[in-house]
Amino acid sequence: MNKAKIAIIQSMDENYTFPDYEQLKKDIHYHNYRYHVMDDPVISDYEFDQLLLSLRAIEALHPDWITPDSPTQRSGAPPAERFEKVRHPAPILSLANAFSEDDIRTWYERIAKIDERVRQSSFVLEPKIDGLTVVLHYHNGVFVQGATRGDGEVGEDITANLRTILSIPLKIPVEAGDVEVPEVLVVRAEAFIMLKDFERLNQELAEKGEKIYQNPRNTAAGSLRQLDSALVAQRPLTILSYAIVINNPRDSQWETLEYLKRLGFPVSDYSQRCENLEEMIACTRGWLEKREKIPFDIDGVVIKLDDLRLADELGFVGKDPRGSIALKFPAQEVTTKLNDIGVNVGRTGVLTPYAILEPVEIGGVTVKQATLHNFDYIEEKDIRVGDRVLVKRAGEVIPYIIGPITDARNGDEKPYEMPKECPVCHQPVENIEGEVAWYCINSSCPAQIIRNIEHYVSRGAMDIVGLGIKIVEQLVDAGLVNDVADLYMLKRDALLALEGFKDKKADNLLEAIEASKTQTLGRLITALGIRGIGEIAAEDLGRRFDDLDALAQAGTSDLEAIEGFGPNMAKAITDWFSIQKNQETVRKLKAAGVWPVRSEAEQTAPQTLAGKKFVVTGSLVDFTREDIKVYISQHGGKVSDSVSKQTDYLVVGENAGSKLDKARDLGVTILTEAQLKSLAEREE
Ligand SMILES: NC(=O)c1ccc[n+]([C@@H]2O[C@H](COP(=O)([O-])OP(=O)(O)OC[C@H]3O[C@@H](n4cnc5c(N)ncnc54)[C@H](O)[C@@H]3O)[C@@H](O)[C@H]2O)c1
Ligand SMILES: [Zn+2]
Repeated sequence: MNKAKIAIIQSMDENYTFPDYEQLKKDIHYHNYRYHVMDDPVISDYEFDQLLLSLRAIEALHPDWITPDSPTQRSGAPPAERFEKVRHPAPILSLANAFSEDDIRTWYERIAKIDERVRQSSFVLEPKIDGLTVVLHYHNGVFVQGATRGDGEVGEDITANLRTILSIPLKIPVEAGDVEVPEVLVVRAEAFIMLKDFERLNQELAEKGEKIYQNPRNTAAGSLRQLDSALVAQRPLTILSYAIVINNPRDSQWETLEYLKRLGFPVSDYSQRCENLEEMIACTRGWLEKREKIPFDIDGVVIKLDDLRLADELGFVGKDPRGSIALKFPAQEVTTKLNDIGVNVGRTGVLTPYAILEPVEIGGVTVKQATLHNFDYIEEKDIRVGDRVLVKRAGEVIPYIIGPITDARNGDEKPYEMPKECPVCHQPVENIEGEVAWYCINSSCPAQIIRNIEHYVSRGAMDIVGLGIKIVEQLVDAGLVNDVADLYMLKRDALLALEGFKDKKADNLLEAIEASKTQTLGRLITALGIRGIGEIAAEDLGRRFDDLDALAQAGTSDLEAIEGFGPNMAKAITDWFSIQKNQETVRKLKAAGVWPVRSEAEQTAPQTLAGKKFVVTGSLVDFTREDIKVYISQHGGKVSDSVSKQTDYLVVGENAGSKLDKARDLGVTILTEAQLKSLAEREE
């Protein structure tokens, strides 16, 4: 590609204001060729439409400049040499574009001024299927020839290829009841590939190690213009029909659709008829949402006058009929420059690459980053830093890179090398056998903060209600929280600056965080997430040490002296407190007032259950699961998860299951909650 073309492409993000008219025409011809003849566009449709708009703007100012070869005067591109040519029986027109409701109203007023009957006509809305026009000829009900649109006058004969498409009727049942079929019938339809079929096709190709396709539209166009129809037959192409080019026995678009359906042509179920302008505009509003549910790509909705005679009389401008217009959806795909590739470290330590982009607007949103899936993807697609890339943002999906535009390369692009170390903590990364993912396995890696916080706020730990994983991620991503202690430093204003935070949500969260300061020492120890120290062990520790400082000072021998604490647990605790980052967290917790001490109750509760082993089962009424464990340990008892010969008591709530059966079998004493209380609180 020449420099000028690269310049055009690159200038897209900047202020593309006044291009040279001749150059612009050349560029548009070039992109038409790439799109219509090569089925391999190098810019997005949105950008192409912008170029065309600029051209039209210039031509509106200088109508005398317009030559018959201007892209505004022709549709598509001339047919390729390799196919026979087919002259269409009537021009196969394109569609003018509207991008807003205002554009629709302007169009309406313009044609109503030409012919007042427009104000009486109803409208038909149809999905603007993102495929390619095919023109199907029938003689006496038999399919005899099929063509592409080409330049609108002459198309390419692709009959053999079209015969492989199962949804194209090869013979129309002429004798079908009361439906009359003209001797010569020419039907216009859109050929395309369903999204599911497209995904399946790409998956199959990927499994065979073959190149995958960019999008359904180019795949459909490329397939149909293959010379080998046996190959075409393997592509999941289908059609939907929407017009009769000549000899239409119906004079309403709505009835034409019905008629086509009667003849056995596939017709979209999504089309609608609207009585007047206001109703029609109201209907178009629903289409953006509808788009998400339609099983094929659409790039807009086509608005057609229902009165076809009137539409005919209105004629056309350039290649666009006056009687219909396409309301285009906001672009979902644009190209921009890939400035760099960054790497995220996920909760599990998994590394994921992402694209750092020259900011670009897609569908009203400025996109600066996009996902690159994984490192294999970058290699597979040969994505290089500095490349011009095609970015897609559709619905709620995270924007992603479709691929590089290799033709836009100038040699400055750099192949990407995967990092050897974690970008966050700089420890070497590791690949787990049999997985595509690469991991940072350093457990104190800041990226794993998220995981720690998730544990800290969980129900059995500090029980901070309303602090779900999404919010934790948000807080960490925003840099507001680097360890659990930072939760207590959160400011209202900072929360309100986050997406999705309103006054109430921020206040509730701050309140829940504040409330957690009253949790017991045992819970705080649980919340620290020391390896191997679960709720029960933590409660034990909470009863034996005055506060976290006292626990931090304990040596392994002190800890091993506690009943039920082995050397591993003791070491896990001393290890945890020896890490500087953890010491810092403890200091910060203390400063923030998150400093439970061994409570009076914990110290003075009579050790009435000392030495006894408990298991709890069923749904409790007086206690929560966490509380009952604390209660039992405060009174000196031990709680474990499963019933064994060592178990002294089984405390049962409602709907107790297998544990109760097992306890009975083993002769374990069974207690209700009330019985547990009287056992614990009895006078010695
Ligand atoms: N990216 C590029 O380089 C590049 C180059 C050229 C064209 N393009 C894109 O290709 C498209 C080609 O422009 P165009 O002149 O074919 O116009 P168009 O695609 O904007 O609109 C006309 C086409 O819509 C299709 N269509 C789908 N459903 C229809 C329906 N229900 N009723 C009527 N028509 C329906 C028909 O095939 C018709 O030819 C544009 O979207 C343009 O952005 C892109
Ligand atoms: Zn790391």
